[in-house]
Amino acid sequence: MKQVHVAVGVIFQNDAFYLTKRADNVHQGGKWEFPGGKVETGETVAQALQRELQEEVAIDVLACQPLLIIEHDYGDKQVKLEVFIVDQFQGEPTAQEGQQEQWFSLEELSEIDLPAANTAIVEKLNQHFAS
Ligand SMILES: Nc1nc2c([nH]c(=O)n2[C@H]2C[C@H](O)[C@@H](COP(=O)(O)OP(=O)(O)OP(=O)(O)O)O2)c(=O)[nH]1
Ligand SMILES: [Mg+2]
Repeated sequence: MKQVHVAVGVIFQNDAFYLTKRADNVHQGGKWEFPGGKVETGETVAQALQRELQEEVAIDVLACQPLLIIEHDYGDKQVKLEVFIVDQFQGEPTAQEGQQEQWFSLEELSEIDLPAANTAIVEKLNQHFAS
């Protein structure tokens, strides 16, 4: 099965993380996600991140730091998530596609329904932001 390459942005501001809810009718529907999407042909992952965050939540990424790369097999789909922390951006993230949106604390990220691949992201964030 072909692997889908995805750019994912962990939007972080004032000790909180901005997530949107995936529509019910799509892959991993109804779960909270970090905004992002597929890297298109001819695009770098950084360009994909910039484009997807503009399309989905209308922010301009000013800087991003790589956090981790996750390869996960959902059975019906194989994904490679390249995850970046986005803590410098212009604009206020706002869901552009009618998605539910919410800012969560680090503690809350462990309690909400996320795609299985995201367990590794939350673990890494716990290490990264441990105080
Ligand atoms: N954006 C995002 N995708 C995730 C996360 N965790 C996770 O397993 N995924 C998976 C779900 C999807 O199979 C894939 C993302 O692809 P997508 O369907 O949202 O791609 P896209 O935004 O380009 O959407 P589209 O053009 O197909 O409508 O990655 C996450 O935290 N954020
Ligand atoms: Mg998407």
